[in-house]
Amino acid sequence: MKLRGLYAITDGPLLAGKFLSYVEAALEGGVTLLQYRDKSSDEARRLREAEALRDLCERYKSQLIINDDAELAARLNVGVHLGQTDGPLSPTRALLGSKAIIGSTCHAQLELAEQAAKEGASYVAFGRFFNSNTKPGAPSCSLDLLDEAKRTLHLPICAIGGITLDNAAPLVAHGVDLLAVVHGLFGADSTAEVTRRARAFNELLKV
Ligand SMILES: Cc1ncc(COP(=O)(O)OP(=O)(O)O)c(N)n1
Ligand SMILES: Cc1nc(C(=O)O)sc1CCOP(=O)(O)O
Ligand SMILES: [Mg+2]
Repeated sequence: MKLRGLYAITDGPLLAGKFLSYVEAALEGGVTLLQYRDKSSDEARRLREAEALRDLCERYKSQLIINDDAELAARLNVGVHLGQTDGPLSPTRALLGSKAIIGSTCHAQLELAEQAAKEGASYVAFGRFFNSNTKPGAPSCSLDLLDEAKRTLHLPICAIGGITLDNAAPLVAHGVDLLAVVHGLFGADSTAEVTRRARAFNELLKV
């Protein structure tokens, strides 16, 4: 399966009180990958929420990715996204199997992406491209890196960090396959607006 489209990422505080309704609104508009990103240590709630997301993703034919936590991903038989300090990729590939989607954070470094590709990543993520409400301290990345990544890598490329409908077009023009978005999608003030934004991101990507 070619990984291309909107990559919606959840955020606990932003979605407090409207978690499943906003996620379902995004799925309604079209989501290729949905990442469960929860930085809390409440294991029981994390399992409950991840299971609910897995069921929703099955209904909408989307793919669930768990941020950081390969054990939870293995338990639910879904994909995982690993940052540079979230554990090694090769053993995670062995744990989840050859078909699982595994993503890798590569910041603004092509060498990290080449290494991730060698170790079996399904996509590589570069960022942040713009100022991010969700993660203001993330290192920044330029559009030039995307051109080089397109030339040298043979994996889907994901962009992240401050992406909105107003600034995403140049990323697509520079070859990005997956637009990973938190605030620019879920920062909307109604479910209808979340669905509209999801559809509009997909139109930009022509999916
Ligand atoms: C699609 C995508 N890209 C990058 C990240 C960031 O991962 P990481 O560097 O591990 O930071 P945290 O998200 O864990 O704070 C991501 N989650 N998803
Ligand atoms: C989780 C995350 N990782 C980033 C990186 O650059 O690696 S930026 C980011 C936050 C993305 O949220 P928003 O769309 O609200 O900016
Ligand atoms: Mg991480």
